[in-house]
Amino acid sequence: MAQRAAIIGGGVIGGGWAARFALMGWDVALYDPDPEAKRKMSEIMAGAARALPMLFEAPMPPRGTITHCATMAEAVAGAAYIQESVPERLELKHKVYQELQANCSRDAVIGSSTSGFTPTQLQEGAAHPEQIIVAHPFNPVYLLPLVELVPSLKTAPEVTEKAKETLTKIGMYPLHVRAEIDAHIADRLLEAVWREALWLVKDGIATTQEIDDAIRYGFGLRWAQMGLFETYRIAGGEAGMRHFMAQFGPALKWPWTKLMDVPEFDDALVDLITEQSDAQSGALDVRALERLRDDNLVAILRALKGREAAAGKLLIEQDTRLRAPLAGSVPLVTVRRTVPVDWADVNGHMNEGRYGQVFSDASEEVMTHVGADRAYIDAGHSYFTAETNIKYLAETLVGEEFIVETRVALGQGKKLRLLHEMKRPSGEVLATCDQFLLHVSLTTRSSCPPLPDVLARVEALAKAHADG
Ligand SMILES: NC(=O)C1=CN([C@@H]2O[C@H](COP(=O)(O)OP(=O)(O)OC[C@H]3O[C@@H](n4cnc5c(N)ncnc54)[C@H](O)[C@@H]3O)[C@@H](O)[C@H]2O)C=CC1
Ligand SMILES: C[N+](C)(C)CC(=O)CC(=O)[O-]
Repeated sequence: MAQRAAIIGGGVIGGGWAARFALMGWDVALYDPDPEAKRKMSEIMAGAARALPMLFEAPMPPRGTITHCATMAEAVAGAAYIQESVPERLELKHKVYQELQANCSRDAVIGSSTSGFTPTQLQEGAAHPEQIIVAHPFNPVYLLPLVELVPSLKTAPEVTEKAKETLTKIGMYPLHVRAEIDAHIADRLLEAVWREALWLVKDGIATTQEIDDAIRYGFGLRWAQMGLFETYRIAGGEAGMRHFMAQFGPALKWPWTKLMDVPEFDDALVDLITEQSDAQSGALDVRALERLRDDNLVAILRALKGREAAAGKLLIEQDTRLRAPLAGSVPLVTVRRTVPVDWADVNGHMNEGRYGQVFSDASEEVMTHVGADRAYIDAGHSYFTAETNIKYLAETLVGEEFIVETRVALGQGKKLRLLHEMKRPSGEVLATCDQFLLHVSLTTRSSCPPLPDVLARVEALAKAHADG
């Protein structure tokens, strides 16, 4: 049975949490008194359901349900994990904890999305402070893995551990913030940049567009893969970090930044920024901007995944968690996944080269299934593809789910012939592949019969598939 999460507050952030939990197989109970909450949630879910599965090579778990509850008590009943995402007002958050702690299980974790309050502030007046922990996510919650996990001295250690475990299982990167401070780690950094950006606009130095360009054409790209300190270490050249600090340390004392001064948020500044932002991005509505952002994030994260770097490494770990051994069905279902955005070509559909990837993945699953797995390959044996014949029967679009069904048409000595059918969930065939493989010795790089166990399984499959 699916585990149950309760989401209190279903706006930008609560909606993102609900989508991530449900897409990772949890049943979600959501409470938000906003009469528009259902519509907003379904729009967030549509975006998330398109984007999140694109990150993975492995099949997603069966999707959990999202139930809109009429009361907070109904939402938290039976929930193992509760995430509060109501507006950033301390007295409101206190009120919410009072009500939900009167109704939730004592074993449930209560995470707060707060951007800036400390866990000690959140726990003030709570009946059970030990259940409460800051779990600060980043927008969009369904794609960005970071969640700052900040316990206080009153938070029970097992709550921190349970939170880490749950958040890791749903594909997030819980960063344990060891000391509680206002705005945790990341928002403290973001606030500094935000403050400087506001001054640059107010002083007429740069427009919102120019500031965004300065970030996305330059240091924004660096930060996604190495962060700040590793980047600056490299900037110190052969002499490294010490040299970097000797060169640029003194600059911190020069008037390069406005430091802690905050510009007055008067009407003039708000109007100036809103006008510039409208000129920059007003042609697209928020859903179109979200889709653009999500597609770019998916492409960046997948590029990092290919390099096993930074957040990409986490996706590989999640793929491992999601991947289940092949069931022995006839035919075998060897691939179950979604077409990611980076597989599209100029025609706006999955590029022909990617079909080769899909069928290659399918044959690797068959190899693993018959025992020609990583250990077998490391011991010097494998299969090489000698021939493929792919037929493209229908267009496959970005964001589409598909499966590959595979039959072993021949399994005789060193010869292996696989017939793959790539299908929509409706059963419509998108492409077929007739693939001929030869068993090889990786020492001689020449063909040879498989080891007896593998051969026996290949022969058994060929027989079952001929009969089935
Ligand atoms: N928007 C952002 O970029 C980020 C926000 N956060 C934090 O997440 C929390 C929520 O922020 P957003 O989602 O941006 O705000 P939001 O305004 O989009 O959503 C808040 C939701 O809470 C609902 N709500 C109000 N009172 C409620 C109550 N008593 N019970 C249940 N629901 C109630 C509202 O109807 C609304 O739908 C805040 O603590 C914020 O600091 C964290 C990370 C990023
Ligand atoms: C602006 N903000 C403080 C609400 C930002 C965050 O809390 C995190 C984010 O997603 O940038």
